[in-house]
Amino acid sequence: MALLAGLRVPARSLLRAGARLRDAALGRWERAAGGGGDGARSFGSQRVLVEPDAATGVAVMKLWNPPVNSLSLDLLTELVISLEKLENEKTFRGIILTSDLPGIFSAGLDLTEMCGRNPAHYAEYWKALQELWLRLYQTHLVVIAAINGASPAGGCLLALSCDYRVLADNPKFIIGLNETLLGIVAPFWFKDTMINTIGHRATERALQLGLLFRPAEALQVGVVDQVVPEGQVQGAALSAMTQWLAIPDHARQLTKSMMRKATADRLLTQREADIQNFVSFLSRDSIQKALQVYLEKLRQKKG
Ligand SMILES: CCC/C=C/C(=O)SCCNC(=O)CCNC(=O)[C@H](O)C(C)(C)COP(=O)([O-])OP(=O)([O-])OC[C@H]1O[C@@H](n2cnc3c(N)ncnc32)[C@H](O)[C@@H]1OP(=O)([O-])[O-]
Repeated sequence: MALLAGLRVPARSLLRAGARLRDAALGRWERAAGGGGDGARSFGSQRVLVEPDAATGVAVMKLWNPPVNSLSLDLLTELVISLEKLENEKTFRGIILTSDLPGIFSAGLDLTEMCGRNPAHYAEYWKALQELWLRLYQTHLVVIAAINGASPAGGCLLALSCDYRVLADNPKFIIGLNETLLGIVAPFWFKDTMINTIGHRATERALQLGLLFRPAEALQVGVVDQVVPEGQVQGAALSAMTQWLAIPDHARQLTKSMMRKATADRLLTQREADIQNFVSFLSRDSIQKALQVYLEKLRQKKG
């Protein structure tokens, strides 16, 4: 065990996180130095890098929250801000959502935001997650997920909230709503988002069993729309984007709204109750214990 800032951290974890951070940071800095496509300048925050291409009207949005792109409160907030900024720029019509961390799209909700905190923190955290989902799910922009890594639980929700999903073909890149495996329950709007993508029966099976699909199965069940070799994900997402952007914006946007509004409204009309539900659920001793055991297992996992 190594001692870091007063915390006991397994040396293996430090090495693994360090290597991933170094590789990711190198790639990030190299790309940032190159600037965005077509000479447009990259912008963004600490955890969200946006590479806009004014010529095509497409921006690539990259998540960077080492070690696993967990959806921390900060990442959620920065994602909403970046999304809002692109929505307000008339030049942009589409976003490719991807990860800047090798092998991980997003590990889902940040378990450290959900363990050992107080009810006010849980409420703030849940509100931020609702905010991101409401915005991403209903944005008038085309959003295509270029899923270049594992994408469990909240990571899967992010992808399902996009308009189209391309997944890299690697058996480690699992995707699904696996909440039941943690002893917790996917909220109704996670469930609705999945039903709207793969239908009721497939969702029921996936949710009850906490299924994490490998690429071929994810494609078969419809959780993703396309599986491509690793390294071709962003290119494939950009090709798909061409098809989506060929449709007149007003017609596509009204259609998107027609398909998604009822689902989003369901949360909007009971947002406060949903927050209270989450807070009281999370505050139970049994749930806190289950999450702590799960987090500890992740920390002890052999790399
Ligand atoms: C009602 C609520 C609904 C809930 C929805 C959710 O999304 S619930 C969320 C459901 N999400 C899941 O069930 C996914 C759980 N995660 C995984 O399955 C794997 O981490 C992986 C497949 C994403 C990456 O595998 P890999 O071998 O590349 O990486 P690794 O496993 O070695 O982890 C590296 C470090 O990251 C840490 N850490 C990991 N995840 C989280 C997290 N969510 N948060 C915080 N921390 C997390 C891990 O502890 C370790 O820390 P250490 O030891 O360095 O201090």
